[in-house]
Amino acid sequence: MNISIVTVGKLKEKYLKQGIEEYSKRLSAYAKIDIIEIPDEKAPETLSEQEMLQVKGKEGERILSKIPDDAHVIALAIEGKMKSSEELAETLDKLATYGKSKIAFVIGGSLGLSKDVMKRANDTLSFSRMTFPHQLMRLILVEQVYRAFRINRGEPYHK
Ligand SMILES: C[S@@+](CC[C@H](N)C(=O)[O-])C[C@H]1O[C@@H](n2cnc3c(N)ncnc32)[C@H](O)[C@@H]1O
Repeated sequence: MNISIVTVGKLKEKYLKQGIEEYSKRLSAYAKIDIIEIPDEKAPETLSEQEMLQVKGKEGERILSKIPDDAHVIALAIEGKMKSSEELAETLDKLATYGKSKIAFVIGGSLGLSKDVMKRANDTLSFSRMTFPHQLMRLILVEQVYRAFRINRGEPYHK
């Protein structure tokens, strides 16, 4: 399975980089993992509603340009579907059974994801109703995808 994580902005924090590298390495035993960073749209601190839509729209176009037509897209969104780790594992297992070999998880920038990205998404995933920084979200996601593969293989994973 090819897992890609399309994400907005460059990861700067060393502690997050190290964590993501570690889980990506572990995950690579089960799937091909690709983290695609797209540049965030530079914007002032305060923005009008219209400007916010424009920023999200531009970032959205960049995100969509990185997603192949045959990819199954899962958009990370606070208001998305909440799943247990076992349910995420089941989702990935079912996709593999249906021959879906390209899965693209999408993480938005500080303003979130555009309407067009949400429209392209085949599914959504929420990690709770809390807002996480998008860079931390990357680490949490890689760990949960790794956990999902371990669950599907019936391999031990401390709970
Ligand atoms: C800082 S958040 C954006 C917050 C923005 N106000 C919104 O409502 O989307 C950046 C990105 O991280 C991801 N994210 C943050 N918290 C999340 C959560 N609890 N569940 C799923 N994704 C989350 C989403 O992809 C979001 O677009």
